[in-house]
Amino acid sequence: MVLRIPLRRSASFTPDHQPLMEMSNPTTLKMEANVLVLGADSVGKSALTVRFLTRRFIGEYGDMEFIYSHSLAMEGREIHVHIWDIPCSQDRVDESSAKEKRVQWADGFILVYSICDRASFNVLRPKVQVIKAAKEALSQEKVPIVIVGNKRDLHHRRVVSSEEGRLLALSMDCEFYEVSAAEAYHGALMVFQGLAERICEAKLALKKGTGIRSIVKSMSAVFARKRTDSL
Ligand SMILES: Nc1nc2c(ncn2[C@@H]2O[C@H](COP(=O)(O)OP(=O)(O)OP(=O)(O)O)[C@@H](O)[C@H]2O)c(=O)[nH]1
Repeated sequence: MVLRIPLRRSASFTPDHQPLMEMSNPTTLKMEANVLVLGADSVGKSALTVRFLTRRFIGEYGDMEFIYSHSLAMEGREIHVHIWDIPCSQDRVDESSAKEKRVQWADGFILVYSICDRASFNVLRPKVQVIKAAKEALSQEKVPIVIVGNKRDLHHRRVVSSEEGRLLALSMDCEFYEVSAAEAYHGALMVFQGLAERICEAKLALKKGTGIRSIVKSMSAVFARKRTDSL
């Protein structure tokens, strides 16, 4: 049975545990974080996303493409997280220009595999390489990527060890989590919240870098002008 979940494109959610007071504080830094969730068929991309948004696991999710919006309040920041959950069947048939647009839209990526499905694990390395090539060609900054091994509750069917997941993440300079969307909310929270934080850090670092670069540029222009004036 496919249950229709009460979510709409760009629906907004604030989990009960978030301190709402902080969100209305005018000194709160507001930031946006676009997150793309990718991975093979049926690895639990929607289950993980819906678990984070609603704290619930409903079993069946249908084959719909969604962008969800969600607000997180953390350490004096209000982060508006936009999550693009793309079914694998859609990703497969999309033209490369559509895929490229999605990658450029995203500030951070969640790449999901199932610990019971070796093939879903094997497709991740080339996916990370494509993302890095596309994003890091445009910016010096490291692109925030999280690799997630899902369905941890199905340990009797495990074919990918935790060690393999951790090593893949380490070798690709990504974060790593092993979770069960079916069993717990905490893992999903760690994945999305951790990524949102890293996206904000990367954006702030970029802003700082751009600021410093523009100061250096204007100072060089002043000195160059002085040198020409004195000729
Ligand atoms: N046991 C278990 N089942 C899970 C878990 N996460 C998802 N599932 C099940 O796996 C199936 C696929 O989950 P989805 O969230 O639809 O997977 P998806 O990656 O979004 O799939 P596509 O939309 O086809 O790309 C569903 O039957 C879920 O109930 C988990 O952590 N444990």
